[in-house]
Amino acid sequence: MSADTPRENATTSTAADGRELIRFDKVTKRFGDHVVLDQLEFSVSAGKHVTLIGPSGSGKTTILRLLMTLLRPDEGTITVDGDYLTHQEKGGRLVPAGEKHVREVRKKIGMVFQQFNLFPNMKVLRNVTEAPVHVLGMGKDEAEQRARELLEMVGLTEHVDKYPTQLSGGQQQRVAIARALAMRPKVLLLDEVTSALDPELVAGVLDVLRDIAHTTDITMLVVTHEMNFARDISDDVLMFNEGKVIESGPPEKIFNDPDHERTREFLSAIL
Ligand SMILES: Nc1ncnc2c1ncn2[C@@H]1O[C@H](COP(=O)(O)OP(=O)(O)OP(=O)(O)O)[C@@H](O)[C@H]1O
Repeated sequence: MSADTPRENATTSTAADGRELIRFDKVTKRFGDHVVLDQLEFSVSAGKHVTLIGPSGSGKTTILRLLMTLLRPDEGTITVDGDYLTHQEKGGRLVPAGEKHVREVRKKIGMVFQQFNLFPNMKVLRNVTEAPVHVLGMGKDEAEQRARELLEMVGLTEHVDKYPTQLSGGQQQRVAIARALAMRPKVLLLDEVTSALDPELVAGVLDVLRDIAHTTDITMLVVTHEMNFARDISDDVLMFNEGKVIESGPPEKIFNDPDHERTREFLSAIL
């Protein structure tokens, strides 16, 4: 497969598999003269788990940051669950999205970062209820009940009344996972969520995420260096190189029998 992968090949599933939850349409992102994403095209269907792999600097985190609207593309459009994230329609024309529009579409997306980013002055339970109450306007009782369910799911029932600093890194990251899910996002973005953890804490966090992947219908877009985890949870793996998807397919194909020389080189360097 050439570096100019045609659109069909970079699309993780066809429309017939379900509605598209994420679409990047000819997205270009530059930092100065450096073109990080180059007319990037890909989509993710509802309920699918898609992992982005590729060499350092190939633009994987940039994709997640664009979805979180921490960055804006220089060209192209991004759609989330049928709504433009980057633009809005006004008078039959597409114009750059205003803040209010972005905030609404962003509610469909939850993200877990490498650093846990918890509120240090709030106990665990409040970390999880804060956004549902203040951003979604959920009642306090309902938010607490949901938070307790989620904290049980991530194995932290006994820690709901502690402050983040009283928890291990792995436990803090599990709070961050519960907090992201509390907003009932359609899409969960995971950006190297175990990279900042001590090695003995990695497995516990990955087990929780495996469980979520296998027992919920949430759509996931994942950047990870944990290739066994990627193999376990992914419906599709997208291999990035120089700002483009050069190869995509189910994990058994990408990891066992990649078509592209660059994919083989990358995998042999890390596996
Ligand atoms: N805010 C920024 N300003 C300038 N350059 C940036 C900025 N953010 C990212 N870059 C550059 O964009 C390129 C892509 O970065 P990105 O973090 O998306 O890569 P990545 O594939 O996630 O890499 P890694 O696997 O190392 O995390 C890199 O060369 C990086 O230095």
